[in-house]
Amino acid sequence: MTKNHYILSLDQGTTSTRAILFNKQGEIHFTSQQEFTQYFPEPGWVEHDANEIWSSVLSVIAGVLSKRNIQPDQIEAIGITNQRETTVVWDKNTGEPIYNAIVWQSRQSESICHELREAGLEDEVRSRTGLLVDPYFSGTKVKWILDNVEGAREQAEAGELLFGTIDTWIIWKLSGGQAHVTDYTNASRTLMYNIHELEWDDFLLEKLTVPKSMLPEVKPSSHVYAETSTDHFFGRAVPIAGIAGDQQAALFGQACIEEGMVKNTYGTGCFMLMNTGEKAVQSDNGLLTTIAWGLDGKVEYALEGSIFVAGSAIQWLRDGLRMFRYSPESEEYARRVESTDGVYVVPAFVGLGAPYWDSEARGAIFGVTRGTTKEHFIRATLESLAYQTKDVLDAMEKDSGISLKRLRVDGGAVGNNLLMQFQSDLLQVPVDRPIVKETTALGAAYLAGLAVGFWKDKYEIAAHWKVDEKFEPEMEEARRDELYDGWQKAVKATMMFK
Ligand SMILES: Nc1ncnc2c1ncn2[C@@H]1O[C@H](COP(=O)(O)OP(=O)(O)O)[C@@H](O)[C@H]1O
Ligand SMILES: O=P(O)(O)OC[C@H](O)CO
Repeated sequence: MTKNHYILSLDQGTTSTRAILFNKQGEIHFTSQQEFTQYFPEPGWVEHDANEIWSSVLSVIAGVLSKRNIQPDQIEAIGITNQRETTVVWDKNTGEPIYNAIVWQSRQSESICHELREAGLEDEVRSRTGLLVDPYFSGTKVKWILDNVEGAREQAEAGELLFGTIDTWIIWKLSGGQAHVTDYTNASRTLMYNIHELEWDDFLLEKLTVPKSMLPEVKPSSHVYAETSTDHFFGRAVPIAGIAGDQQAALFGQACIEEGMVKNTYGTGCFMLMNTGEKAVQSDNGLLTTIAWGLDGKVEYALEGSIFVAGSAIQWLRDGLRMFRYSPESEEYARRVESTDGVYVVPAFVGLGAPYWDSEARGAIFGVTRGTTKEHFIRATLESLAYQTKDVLDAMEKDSGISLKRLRVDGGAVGNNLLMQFQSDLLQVPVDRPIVKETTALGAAYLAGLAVGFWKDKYEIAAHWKVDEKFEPEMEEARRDELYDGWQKAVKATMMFK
C-alpha cells in the first residue's frame, strides 16, 4: 500500500506551539499543541524562555509523529511560521540565549524609541522599513539586550552573538546550528531591513548600534533553507522549505493572493492585512507597510493594522480575573445579556497599536453602573476586539482607496459566534470563516510545499479555500453608529489618562 505524504507545519505562536500535518488537499491530518510560560518581569514587559520554546517545538513534532505513527519519509517538507518581532540573541558557540526572548508585546525598549524619535528618525524609519518607531519591532529590542546584558556588546562586536526572530532560532536548532536564516516577511518586522532595497539597512543599523554580523541571511518565503539535522527524531534530512511571519502566513493560507483581498486574525493580538500586490503602499493613517511574501522570484507587499491585545484580553478575564475557566465560555456569559449596557473596555494593557500608536496608554473601563454584571463586563471585553478591528479597517480603506466587500477571518477567537456576528454588524460587511481555521499553519505549509513541488502553484492552493460559516450584518446602521461613537470616546479618554 502506498503511504500518504504530508507537509509538517510548525506554528510557533505567542501563547502556544503547534505542529500540524497537512495533506495534499490542504486538510488537517493531525495537530499537536503545547502552551508555554509567559513571563511578565515588570509592568508592560513580556518575555519567553527561548529554550522552552525549542522544547515545545520538539514535543509537538514528537506528538504528531508518534500519535499517528507517521514515518519520517512521509514528511515531504517542513514549513515554519512564527510570532513575529520576538527577539532572541544567542551565543554562536554555545547555542545558549544570553537573555530571555523579548516578546513583540513588550515595552522595555520604549526609552530607546524615545531617543530615536528625539533624534528625528521617524521619517527615515518609515520610508526605509514601512514601520514606526515603537518597541513592538525587533531592532530596539536587540539594542536593549546589547545595552543591558553584561558583556553582550563586546561579544556582539567580536562576532560571537547571533540575532534571530523565532523562525531563525528554530531553524538554527533544527539544522544543528548549520543555518542562520530568515525570510523577507520576518526581516520586514525588524526595523533594520529596507523593504524596498531588500537588504539590511546600514544607516539604521548604525543608529541602533547593532553589528551586521549578528543578522541572519534573508531569503524568499518559499525556498529550501536547510535540512533537519539527523540528531533529531526525523532520522533523515527533511527539507525546511517555507518561512513566513504568522500574519503573512495567514494571508497566504486564506488565499488572499489577489490585490485588495483582506484577512483578519484573532489570536493573542488581532492583525488585519490587505494584499497590495507589488506596490508598497505607505500609510497616512497609522498602518504599517510590510512584505507579504517573497515568492516566484518577486516580492509582494501588504498594508497591516496591528492590534496588540485581542484574545489576550479574554485570557486576562480567564486567568487574571478568574471569570471563567475556558476562553470559549466567554460566549455563554456574553449571550446572557442583550448588550453591554454602555460599558466599554479598552484593553490597552501594553499601550495601543494601530492606528493610535500610543505606547504609554494603559487599559481602561468606562460606563460602569451599580447594575453592571460580570456578563456585561465579559461582553464589553469581547466587543473590544471588534471595535479595534473597525478602527483599523477604517484606516485601511482610507489608505488603499478600496472599500471592503467581505472579510476573511481566522485565529483562535473566531470560534466565538457572538463576536463574529458583532464584527459583521459593526463593519456592515459579511464575515467569512473558513473550514480550515488554522490558516497560519496552512500558509506556511503551502509555502514549503510549493518549494518542493508538493503543490504546483498558488492557484492550485487558492482552490482549496472553502467557507464554513458566513456572518451577515443584521444591526441597524444608526445603532451601529451610536455604539461606535461610544467606543471612540472611550479610546480618546484612555489616551488622555497618563
Ligand atoms: N471562543 C473563544 N472566544 C474568545 N476568545 C477565544 C476563544 N477561543 C480562544 N480564544 C482566544 O484566542 C487566543 C488563542 O488564539 P491563537 O490563534 O491560538 O493565538 P496565538 O497564535 O496568538 O497564540 C487566546 O488568547 C484565547 O483567549
Ligand atoms: O502569536 P500571534 O498569532 O498572536 O501573532 C503575533 C504577531 O505575529 C505579532 O506581530
